[in-house]
Amino acid sequence: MIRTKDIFKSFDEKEVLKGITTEFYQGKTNLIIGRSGAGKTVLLKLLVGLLQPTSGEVWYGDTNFFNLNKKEVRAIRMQVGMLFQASALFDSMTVEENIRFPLDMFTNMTYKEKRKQVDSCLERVSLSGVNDSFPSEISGGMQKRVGIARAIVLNPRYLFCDEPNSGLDPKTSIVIDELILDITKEKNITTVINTHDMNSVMEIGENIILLYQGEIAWRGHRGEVLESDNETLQDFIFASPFLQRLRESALGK
Ligand SMILES: Nc1ncnc2c1ncn2[C@@H]1O[C@H](COP(=O)(O)OP(=O)(O)OP(=O)(O)O)[C@@H](O)[C@H]1O
Repeated sequence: MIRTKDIFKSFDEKEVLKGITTEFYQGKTNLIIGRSGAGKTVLLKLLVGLLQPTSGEVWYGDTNFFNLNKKEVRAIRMQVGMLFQASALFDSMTVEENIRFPLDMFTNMTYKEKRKQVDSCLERVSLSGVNDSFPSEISGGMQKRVGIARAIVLNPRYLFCDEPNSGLDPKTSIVIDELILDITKEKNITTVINTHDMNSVMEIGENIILLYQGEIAWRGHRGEVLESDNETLQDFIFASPFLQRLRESALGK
């Protein structure tokens, strides 16, 4: 589990996060949702230590992340997998080299051991055999799956996904969402996902926080979204008149 305690973050005069206290649970898909500029990426970067909070704490289990020395931070980082927006694969490396990269960085495994681990991750994302392709030779959905394979290659305890569906069509988005949910369950990972994809909220939102102007405006799970009368949530999820009508008809209004 990861917990944040009263996180504030400002850039110069601008206060982006204003007292975020929340929990991200193990074995669950934890979603950070909110409109563009709400502070989702800033919060995700704080969770992995890419940014320092102005004040407040981040706890990985019983460990206060911002009290650690470099060696201890590295030990936590080894337990973290990241799926970046736009997959962030290295264009000049093959699929296999991309997935192997964290193993090259963090382990002393032999080539044979690494190859076995890469192949098993490729199989897990249903991409066996594409080892020698370059990212430019495969589709955007396949690139995402390679990104997921790379994110899980070190058997992480924590998985962070920044807009995993950006740039994907609705059907491919569902495949990616289901893959992330399944892996979270199989490996009992604490998964944190930034998204403004309504479909993801309704399909895999097991623990959701809605950020609005740097604060948590709503928290709950997918089963509570439809019936909640929180206006900020409804404005965000059912943004268009069409979606509002769908909600009203689902509620029998
Ligand atoms: N390094 C920075 N310096 C100054 N301001 C920043 C920095 N990073 C983020 N911000 C500001 O913080 C606010 C929140 O940004 P953030 O990227 O977290 O939004 P977001 O909710 O992830 O939006 P999106 O869905 O568009 O990615 C924005 O107003 C942004 O301009």
